[in-house]
Amino acid sequence: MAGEAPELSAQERAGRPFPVSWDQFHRDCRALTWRLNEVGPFHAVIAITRGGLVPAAIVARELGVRVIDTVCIASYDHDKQGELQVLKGISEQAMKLGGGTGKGLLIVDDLVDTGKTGKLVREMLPDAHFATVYAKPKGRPLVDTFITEVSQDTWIFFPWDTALSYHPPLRDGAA
Ligand SMILES: O=P(O)(O)OC[C@H]1O[C@H](OP(=O)(O)OP(=O)(O)O)[C@H](O)[C@@H]1O
Ligand SMILES: O=c1[nH]c(=O)c2nc[nH]c2[nH]1
Ligand SMILES: [Mg+2]
Repeated sequence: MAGEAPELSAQERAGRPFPVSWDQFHRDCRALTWRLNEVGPFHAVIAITRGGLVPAAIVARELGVRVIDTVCIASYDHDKQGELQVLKGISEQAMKLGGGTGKGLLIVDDLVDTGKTGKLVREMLPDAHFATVYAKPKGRPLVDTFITEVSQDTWIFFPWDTALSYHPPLRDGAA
């Protein structure tokens, strides 16, 4: 409608870009594992796909956990959050390992933002331990262990979503 402000995407609302390299991400995952090592042992890792697959692989490798399951949830179409869709639930086998409530299971995701995704998975596994690499303030209360907090108006750019490209010099107006 005329005069109405266009709807802003989450990324547009989040003014600050926070680009993360593969190196940095690997280091942050290792730091996360140091903390999780004090909390475990865990029977299995549950990765929230797709973003949780990368930290889950690194964390499981460091903790020596070989049982990895997925819960497949889609909510963001690039940077616009829509309805949460559970595309695949937690397997019966992983549920059994967690005694039906998630005890001794480790849920891993790349980040919590609004916390909607994390809340849904916590409801499936109320006794599991929930770990993310990054956390924004709204989602932070849902997470048991994380490494770096960024402000709510930050957009994290993960290495699997980005590519190296030309950046203009500062004197030409680059931020
Ligand atoms: O705390 P929230 O506001 O719910 O946002 C966090 C979720 O959003 C991203 O997933 P996304 O839905 O983009 O799917 P993807 O992991 O497949 O990229 C991210 O990987 C988290 O799972
Ligand atoms: O790549 C991403 N960066 C973010 O900051 C974010 N928040 C929700 N979903 C996200 N995806
Ligand atoms: Mg995700």
